[in-house]
Amino acid sequence: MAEQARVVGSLPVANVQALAEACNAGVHDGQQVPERYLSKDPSTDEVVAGDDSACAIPVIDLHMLQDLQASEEECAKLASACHHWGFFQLINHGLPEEVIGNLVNDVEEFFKQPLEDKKESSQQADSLEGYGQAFVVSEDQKLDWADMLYLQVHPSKSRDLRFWPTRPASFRHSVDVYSSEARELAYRLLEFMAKGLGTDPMSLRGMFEGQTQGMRVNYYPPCRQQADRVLGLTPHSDACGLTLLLQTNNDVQGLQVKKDGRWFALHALEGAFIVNVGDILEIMSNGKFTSVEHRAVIHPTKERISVALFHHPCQNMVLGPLTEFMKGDKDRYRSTNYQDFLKQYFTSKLDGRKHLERLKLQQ
Ligand SMILES: O=C(O)CCC(=O)C(=O)O
Ligand SMILES: [Fe+2]
Repeated sequence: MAEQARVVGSLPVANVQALAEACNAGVHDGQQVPERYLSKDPSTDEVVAGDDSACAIPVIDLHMLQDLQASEEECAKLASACHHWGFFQLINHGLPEEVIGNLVNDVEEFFKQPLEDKKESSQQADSLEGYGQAFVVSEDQKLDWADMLYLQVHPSKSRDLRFWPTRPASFRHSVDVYSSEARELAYRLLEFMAKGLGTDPMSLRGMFEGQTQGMRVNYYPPCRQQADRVLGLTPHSDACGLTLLLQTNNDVQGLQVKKDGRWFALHALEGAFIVNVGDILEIMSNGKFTSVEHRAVIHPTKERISVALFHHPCQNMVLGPLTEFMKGDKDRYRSTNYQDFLKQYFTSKLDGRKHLERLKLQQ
């Protein structure tokens, strides 16, 4: 029988990086990939290639958003990307290369350490933070081919340093600097997103500024035996408002985004951020922005690392469509207490977007 579902925290499962090393070493006669990781059926899994520019995820240019002449058109393009795709790539974002480089370097170094050293940051039974796996809620659930490190990064008083790696020595500083620059960028984007819908640019920024920011580093080891049958990250939408995602190495792609029932592979541009709308912005915007399902697939011979920064609004609020975004529309989402929304998200984590569907009102 399945274990009782957990609201937060995750059931303990194998370390995937170590499991992958054992499986990849014994491609012919060693350890097999356990059945619990075989969650994908390649025969029914049509994917649209990411380098097909005719159906590529939109690219938005921050320079143009900030340019007096070009801003209006680029803001409209941004709002359209957030509505139709829920995803875009951001170029000319202005985050210093050195800040990104330091973060990338320290994150990569963290995962190169022996397992025992990484385990100093291990998750504990009642918490999502730390090194381990997310959302393993039952003994018979399929598992992701990935490990992760989740840290609450802002406000700084919410940091639980027990989970923050001390090696490499610069890790904490790099995360601090990177997350603070990225936070400001997320707030700027929220201004332009509101502007793109013709509403007060401060309407969204005001809801998010100074609130919770979490960082999730995903480590996807290669899978030589059955890369087409494992998934690095199960299809999900993000529970936050806005996510900024960075791949540490653009030689290995893996993110796929669902649109009109089909998976589209994202081909990350060099130096770009991948940005996506989370559930909370879909609700606040009364559906004018869309939080879409996405997943991560696995490469047969190369590891992949991604760093997601999740931006949340004030956690004491009642979550519902904001009046600025209604403009004569009917409410499309039931208002809910923010904490109840999060609880729903965690308990129904494995049902795609159904937690969001339950909040939708009949039109
Ligand atoms: O690794 C990726 O590309 C996706 C990560 C992601 O969706 C997440 O951390 O929520
Ligand atoms: Fe995600």
